[in-house]
Amino acid sequence: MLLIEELKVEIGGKPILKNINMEVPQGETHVLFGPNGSGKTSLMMTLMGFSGYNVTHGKITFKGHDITYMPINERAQLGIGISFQRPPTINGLKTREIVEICGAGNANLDVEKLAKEINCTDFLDRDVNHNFSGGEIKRSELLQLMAQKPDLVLLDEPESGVDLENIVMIGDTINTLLGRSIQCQCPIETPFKTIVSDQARSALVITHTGHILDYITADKGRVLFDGVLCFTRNAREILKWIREYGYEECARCTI
Ligand SMILES: Nc1ncnc2c1ncn2[C@@H]1O[C@H](COP(=O)(O)OP(=O)(O)OP(=O)(O)O)[C@@H](O)[C@H]1O
Repeated sequence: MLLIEELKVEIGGKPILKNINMEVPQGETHVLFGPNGSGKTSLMMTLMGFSGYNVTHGKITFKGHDITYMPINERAQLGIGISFQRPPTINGLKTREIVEICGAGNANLDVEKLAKEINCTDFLDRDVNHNFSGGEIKRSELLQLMAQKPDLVLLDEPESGVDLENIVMIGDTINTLLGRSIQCQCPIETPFKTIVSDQARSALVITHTGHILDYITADKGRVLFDGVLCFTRNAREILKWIREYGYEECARCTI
């Protein structure tokens, strides 16, 4: 689905991503951990094709297409969607309108019905993100993705600014969007069983705190440290190590 090979990215001449290699297969959810400033958001912005993220080396392939230098709108049309950590306020554009734009290729789009499902009806007719609470911002982002139905979903810190009640809904919505259902089970060491549908979407999820992993499951976790991917393992195992030893020690130990 997504293949990144030897990717090097600079911002304003400063190297930010240093030789990234990774693959996200069809239907898998991968989590990206990393301390502040390690380059997680830059990787997502590069994958989506935002300007200012200059690819100086390497290749990004999505669904067999070389998208390394493809314009952002073509990447969206090809099936990549993104939820930002801090999306901008867009005055003069209603949330309903942006959802309709996101779902332009979706003939069966019913904005009201979708909004009801994730408790977004209250702000459909407000300007995008204008005075939205943290939880409303994240729900609005997910509503846009539900309308777009991308094959690859990029989620930048979906739990940031969200309270404990909203995070349950955010987790449920992400699972619905990705086509994964979660069953709780014992023992505590393996608390979740994941049922992945045939049409499951692929996802790359950035998390700084790891809280979202109490509500969604992942097939793989990776740690990005100072623009370098240090290691790849079970996401919950990585989280345990980070909590115990910290990022620096984890990176030092692996490198
Ligand atoms: N537009 C920009 N101009 C200059 N430097 C930038 C720009 N965007 C990002 N950077 C720098 O790139 C580095 C990586 O930033 P990035 O936001 O990708 O990190 P991050 O891992 O997502 O951090 P956080 O967890 O705090 O969100 C930082 O040093 C940051 O200051």
